[in-house]
Order: sequence, then structure tokens, then C-alpha cells
Amino acid sequence: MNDAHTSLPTEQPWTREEFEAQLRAKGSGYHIHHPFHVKMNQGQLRPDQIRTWVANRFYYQIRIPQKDAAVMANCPDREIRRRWIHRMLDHDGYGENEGGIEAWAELGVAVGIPREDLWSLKQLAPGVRFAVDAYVNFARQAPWQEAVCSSLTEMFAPRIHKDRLANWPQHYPWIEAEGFNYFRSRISLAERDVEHGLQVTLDHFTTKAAQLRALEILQFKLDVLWSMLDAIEKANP
Ligand SMILES: O=C(O)c1cc(C(=O)O)c2c(n1)C(=O)C(=O)c1cc(C(=O)O)[nH]c1-2
Repeated sequence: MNDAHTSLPTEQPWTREEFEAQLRAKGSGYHIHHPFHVKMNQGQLRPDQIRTWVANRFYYQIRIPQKDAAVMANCPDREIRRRWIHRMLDHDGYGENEGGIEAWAELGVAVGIPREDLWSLKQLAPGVRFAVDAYVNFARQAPWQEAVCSSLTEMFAPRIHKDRLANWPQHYPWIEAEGFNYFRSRISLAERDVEHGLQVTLDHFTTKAAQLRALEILQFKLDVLWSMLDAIEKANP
């Protein structure tokens, strides 16, 4: 094991601010820097490659509420559950709100994927299924605070959604504008989610060893997202 990930029981923990800065520094490994994502944002992907990305990312979208249900199922704290349940509703929708999964399906239509094709998962690459399932299984099996910590890649998500909104319309004028609603909707939701996720993480991981564990968990989640893009890139070079 790397020295950076071990600590003596007596070692001083980072302060709350230092710990948050360490978590945020993990952004250097976010999938925004993956070569496939860089190409996507620079307008270098063919329409069929955009479709491969949208079809595969759909699997992440439909599994996220199950991941959040696992966090809820493992969490005995009513106050946490009262806030966490919004994540499931955001994606599944409720009442008149169609939700994020539907917004992603509209992105699918906007890039030329018929709904039945998207829902059939026939384009799903095995590596994407594997990576996303690893995330859901982690949330099922880990203590709920660890699962909360693993959601903190969302700290880096508002930037990625804003970049897509800024760049896609000019690079990919063939995509119908309604397709971008998902990205727009996630900016404020991600900010709200991160505020709560960070609060739980900063409150729970208070020894140095625990703080180092939190960084490992965040790395695991960064690896999930990175592996998804590796598999997507390979599925349609
Ligand atoms: O488009 C992206 O790059 C991206 C990344 C992430 C992320 O960092 O996990 C999420 C999302 N989008 C997203 O839309 C979303 O709803 C979401 C929920 C979660 C989570 O871990 O609970 N991550 C993400």
C-alpha cells in the first residue's frame, strides 16, 4: 500500500477545511479530463459516437435511483433519509415532474436514438454495465456514510454540465435544443446534493485514517466514471 494512504492511529486529522480541500483536489482525476470526454467537448465526435455515449450513459441514469434507494435502505437516520429521498425523485420523477431519466431519454431522441432502442439497452457495453453495477453494489454493501461519500464526484459535475451547455450547441448543431434540458436541470440539483453529501462526509470521517479512507472511496467512484468512458470509447472507435 502507498504511504500516502496509511496513517498512524495517533496522527492528527486534517481540519474540516483541509479535508474538504483534499476531497476537492481529487477533481484532477474527474472524467472531464478523459480523452474521450475532451474530444466530446471539443466537437470531435461523430454523431454515432455521441449516440454511443448517450445510450451507454443511460444505464448510469437508470441505476442511480437504485443506488440512492440502497443508501436509504442502509440509513437509520430519518433526517438524512428526508433529504436523500429527493435524489430518487429527481431521477424517477413524481407528479407532473417527469424526472431526470425521462430528460435523458429526450436527449436520446434529440441525438437520434428511438426510445425503445434506448430502453432496450442493446447498445450497452459490458464494461459500462460492470462499472455502474460496481457503484450500485458498493452502495448496497458499504456503510451508508461511505456510499454518501462516493457520490461526491458530483462536486465536479456542475462544471461538466455547464461546459456541455456552452459547447455542444455550436459543435453539434444537429442535436435538437430540447435535448440539453437534462444538463441544465442538473446544475442546481448537483450543488444541492453536494452540500448535503459534503456535510455528512465531513461529519463522519473525522480521524486521519477515516479521512484517507474517504479519499480512497472517492477514487473508487472516479474510477467507475473513468472506466465507463474507457468502455464507451472502445465500443465505437
Ligand atoms: O454527466 C456527468 O458527468 C455526471 C457525473 C456524475 C458524477 O460525478 O457521478 C453524476 C451526473 N452526471 C448526474 O447527472 C447525476 O445525476 C449524478 C448522480 C450521482 C451520484 O453519484 O449520486 N452522480 C451523478
